[in-house]
Amino acid sequence: MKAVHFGAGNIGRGFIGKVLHDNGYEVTFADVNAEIIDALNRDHEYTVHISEEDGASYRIKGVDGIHTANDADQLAEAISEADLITTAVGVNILPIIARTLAPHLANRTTDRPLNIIACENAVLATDTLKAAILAEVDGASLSNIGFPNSAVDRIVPIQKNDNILDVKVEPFYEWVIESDSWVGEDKLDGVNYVENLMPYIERKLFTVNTGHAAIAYYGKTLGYTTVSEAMDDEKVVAYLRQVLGETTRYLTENYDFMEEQQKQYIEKIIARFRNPYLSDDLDRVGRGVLRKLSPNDRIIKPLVYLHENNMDHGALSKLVMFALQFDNSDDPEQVEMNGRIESAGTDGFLAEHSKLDSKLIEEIKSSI
Ligand SMILES: NC(=O)c1ccc[n+]([C@@H]2O[C@H](COP(=O)([O-])OP(=O)(O)OC[C@H]3O[C@@H](n4cnc5c(N)ncnc54)[C@H](O)[C@@H]3O)[C@@H](O)[C@H]2O)c1
Ligand SMILES: O=P(O)(O)OC[C@@H](O)[C@@H](O)[C@H](O)[C@H](O)CO
Repeated sequence: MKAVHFGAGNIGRGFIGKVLHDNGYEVTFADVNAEIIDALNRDHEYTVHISEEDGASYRIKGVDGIHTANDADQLAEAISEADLITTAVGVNILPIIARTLAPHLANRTTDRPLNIIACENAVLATDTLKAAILAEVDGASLSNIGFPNSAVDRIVPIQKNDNILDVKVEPFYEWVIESDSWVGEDKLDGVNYVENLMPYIERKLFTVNTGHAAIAYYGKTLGYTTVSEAMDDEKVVAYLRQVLGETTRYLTENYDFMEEQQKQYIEKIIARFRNPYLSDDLDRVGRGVLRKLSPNDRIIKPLVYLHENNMDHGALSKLVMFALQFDNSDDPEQVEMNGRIESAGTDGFLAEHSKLDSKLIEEIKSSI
């Protein structure tokens, strides 16, 4: 079995690559980072270290790399032979991947089942990828190709190892895939297949990722640089709990999660955020501030629902203010956001970018 995975970054090597390797796939990573691709083609293996006391290490073997911009012929061949294609590049990059993939998919000469899965932090990201592919090629040419949506959860910080390919990851992982859209018999072990993905992806995004955003944006205003430092401050933990209390209301109103079940989920996540063996930068967790303030993402979607249904949303309102103050000039989205706020004002920016009404904007501005 062969897989092509777009994005040989942290989650690509540290999570998706490992699951595929454990399932017996030969994994080819496709990326624009020449240093990583060269290292993959030199070593053909790397190590995943589990960040916990006496954490295990796993060798991931038989891997190679393709530079998506320079090795078009190799990429065409790999895609034509693939049984599975996955991505972990960032949701905003999916249109680029779609343009790369589309002609190769349309030229496929086999009718073997092929599944294509976007493993990004966004609601129904595979649908986004599929729509972008369909903008390029006729749907009739995508015969026997499945496009299941998925939710992926494993904290993989920015890596600072001697070996460029090795990855340190947290022990926890969860990969949930929509079963109905999967084609073929060969499902993956270590993955949870479900009929309806929405409760899983929204629970993950609005608990793990909203919680992470709360730590990052509030933690930065207090002068912290890592998740561990911020989690040592009880003010941050108390605020995190308020935020997650509000998103719990969103989740229990919209899905069948019981409040007790959600409480246990939250406690597990708070323990993950406190992992003393993992060092994660607030700048990584807060990166992509425009994406994180977009209408369907982890802050605005639950906030707008709670506002429209007259439910408590004070902590999420504050989170918007903390995000607007995000101080990371290495994040191009923060630089762009500041420029847009300078020209349109805070009201104009939140109305235009986050699609918020004037009443909610006033509440947000007076929240801190
Ligand atoms: N790191 C985590 O904890 C984590 C966990 C779950 C989900 N995610 C999601 O996974 C995705 C990737 O996150 P990450 O932390 O691995 O980021 P990363 O920056 O480590 O990896 C992204 C990789 O994509 C590559 N890339 C960028 N543009 C490309 C292109 N046009 N073609 C091919 N490759 C390209 C980059 O070179 C990089 O190697 C994001 O959507 C993120 O939200 C991350
Ligand atoms: O990757 P982002 O920018 O969407 O979100 C930052 C972190 O919250 C995220 O990467 C988490 O570490 C991950 O989603 C855990 O599964």
